[in-house]
This record gives sequence, structure tokens and C-alpha cells, in this order.
Amino acid sequence: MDHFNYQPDGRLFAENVPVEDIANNFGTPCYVYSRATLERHWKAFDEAAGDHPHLVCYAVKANSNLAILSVLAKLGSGFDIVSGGELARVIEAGGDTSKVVFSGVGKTSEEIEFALDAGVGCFNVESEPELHRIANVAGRLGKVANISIRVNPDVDAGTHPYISTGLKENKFGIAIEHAPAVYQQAMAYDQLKIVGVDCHIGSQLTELDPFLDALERVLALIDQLAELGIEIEHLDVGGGLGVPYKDETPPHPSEYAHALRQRLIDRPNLKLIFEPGRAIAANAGILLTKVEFLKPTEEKHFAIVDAAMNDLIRPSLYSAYQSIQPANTSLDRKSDIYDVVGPVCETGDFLGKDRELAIAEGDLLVVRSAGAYGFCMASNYNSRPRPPEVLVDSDNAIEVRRRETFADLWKGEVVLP
Ligand SMILES: Cc1ncc(COP(=O)(O)O)c(C=O)c1O
Ligand SMILES: N[C@@H](CCCC[NH3+])C(=O)O
Repeated sequence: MDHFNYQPDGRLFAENVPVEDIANNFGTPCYVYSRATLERHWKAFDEAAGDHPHLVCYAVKANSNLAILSVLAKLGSGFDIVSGGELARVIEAGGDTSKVVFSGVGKTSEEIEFALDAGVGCFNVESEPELHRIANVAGRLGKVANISIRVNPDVDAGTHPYISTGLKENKFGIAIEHAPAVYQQAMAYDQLKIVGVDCHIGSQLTELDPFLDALERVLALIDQLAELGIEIEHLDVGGGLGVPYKDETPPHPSEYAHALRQRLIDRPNLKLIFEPGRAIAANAGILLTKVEFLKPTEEKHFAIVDAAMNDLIRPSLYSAYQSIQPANTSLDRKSDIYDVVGPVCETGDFLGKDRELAIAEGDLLVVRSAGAYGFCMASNYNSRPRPPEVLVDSDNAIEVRRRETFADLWKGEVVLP
């Protein structure tokens, strides 16, 4: 459930604000987020975990706007980060660094040092050399690093190959059968404290089974580690819960969290960590775009809009489907089938293909489910300034990132004398 709804007069509202008003005030293209939706989604995880010890660590990569991080920080959220930049954002947004888990396969020594100085809660270690690097940096700083090993359980997440991470062929984590040996290496370091096991098998999962298969394997590993005298305090189950973009019916976060909890009934002290990104942010955001031209050709009819692949790359990158709707359904328009495309000079620049739409030039369109992996994957390709981001909180539409200017495009560059 989100807070983007059509009113009886045919206009789409973000909470209590007509999206047409947002487009008039801030221009298009423009990202719009709903605070109530973000909070609702975060609480769905938190409440479903109930009194089982747990922490919801929002995956910053999904949408790293400071306003969004601060909304979640105020709820008591933890954060899953994958870079020094994401950690800096969490700190800037007022997040609690002791609730940060640091994932990612290529942590640099500088990032590890920054994270140790900032007091992050845990490093999710993704390889043996990384374990030694963390130990070296912690030793040099005279600090103790909390670690968890990200294990690769070799489970097929059944999602797009580019966003599947839990198979042996993927670069992520350490093969689950090698994990005990790596934990034993960690034991040998005084400056490392083993606190957890971590596992993230992919993104946009629409079934529970892969999560539960992975969980079974990880629980077996935890038992095996106990026999080796290695006690695990937390189980980080990663993120990956999918959302409905079209006709998918992924489990609700509460159904997902309940299913995991069921399997932990006999382990009441094993703290559960979730790293959801998409499930919190995707349907808490939309992208507003204006129809510049309708271009009928013999083969296809194109709706050329002012947003492009540089603003929202998911359709081009993964052939991802995102619903596209008029912002006002009460206008008298003739319906046709369109490819909705942007102005970028790439054939792959499209937001949607073969969409039935009743639209005219100048109309405002809404790309739904754009709150996750939307703005944060935007670029300046074709020297297009990136769009503004607006957070709606009840009756208020707050610009939480302004539209870039041309001068922003060449910030940091120099003209040779
Ligand atoms: C380690 C890790 N945690 C969490 C996430 C968040 O995933 P999602 O947005 O699918 O919940 C990702 C991205 O897939 C990830 O790589
Ligand atoms: N960026 C991807 C998800 C990748 C998940 C990152 N681990 C998407 O838009 O669907």
C-alpha cells in the first residue's frame, strides 16, 4: 500500500498534494516521494519482527537522499551501506553508526578506517583477503572490528541475472562450505570480534522459498560454528524482497518477516537483521515527466517525454517494467499504443514499450515505483542536469534536492588556459 492515489476527479495525489501542483512548482522531470509510505514500509518489517530481537537496516543504495535517510533514522532505523560515501550520508542524516552494517566486495583500506573511526556496528566480510585487510587496519588503529561473514548459499533467487547474488558464479560472499574455515581464521585475530552471519541472495525476489532455503543453510552453518566454539549473535538475512511493478505478487514484508521468525522460534536470542531497500523505497516514489511530442511513425507511435534513461535507467538496464500513467485521467484524450521514450541519443532510451495511453502533448505522466534505484542511479549523460527530488509529508511538498543547473554539470572541471 502506498500513498499515491487517484481522487474522484481523476487527479493523482501524493498524500494530500496533487502531483500536477508539484510539477507546476518544481518542473519536470521530478522525483516525488511520500514520507507516510516510507514510514509504513519500514514499520511493516519492524512490527512483523515483533519482540524477536531485530534491527531493520535500510539499504542506503536504494535511495540515499538525506531526507529519506533522516526520516528512517528518526524511526530508529539501522543502515546497510556499501561505500564510504554512503556512510558519510548516514552520518550527515543523523543516523546511528552503531546500527550500520557495511557490505560490499571491494572495501578499500580508507573506507575500512573511516568505518572503524565512525564506530560502525559490523563489517559484512565478502572474501578472505578482505578479512585480513580489516584485521590489518583495525590492528593499526588499535580498534576491534565486529565482523560477520557474508556467505553465498548457492540458492537461485529466481530473479533477473544482473540482480541475482547468491549463486556460486556470483562475485558476492564466501561459499558457505568454506565459511567455517574463514571464521576460524577470524578467531585467530584479537582485533576481530565475530558477531554474525550474513547472507543476501538477490533483489526483487517474489517468492518466499529461496529466502527460506537460504535460511535453512545458514542456520545449519550457525550450528556447525557452535560446534567449533564460535558463537553467533546475529543473523543478517540481507534484503531482496520484491515489490509489485506490474502483476508480481511478492510476499508482504510482514508475511516474509513472520515466515523467518517462525523458523527462529527455538533461537530466541539470535538477533535478526534485515537489509531491505526496494521494499521500503520503490513504491514510496514516482517520477513525473511531461509529454514533449507525440511522434507517429509507420512502425511505432512514440511519446517523447522529458525524462530519459539518464534519469531512470532501470527499463534500459534490465528491461524492467515500470507502470506509466497520466497524472490526470479525466482529460478527454484518444487512446493509442506508445513507446514512451526520452530525448537521449540511444535506441535503448525508453521508459516503457507498447503502453496503451490516452495522452496529448503537454500532458503530465507518472512513472510509478520509482522510489528505489531511481534517482540514485541517475547520471548526467547527454549533459542533462539531474531532476529535483521532492518529499511529500501530508500537505507539504518539500524540495529535498534541487534540480541541477548547467554549472553543476561541469563542477570540478577546468577549461585549459
Ligand atoms: C548486501 C545487500 N543488502 C541489501 C540490498 C538491498 O536489496 P533490495 O533493494 O533488493 O532489498 C542489496 C541489493 O541488492 C545488497 O546487495
Ligand atoms: N539496481 C537494481 C537492484 C540492484 C540491487 C543492488 N544490490 C534495480 O534497479 O533493480
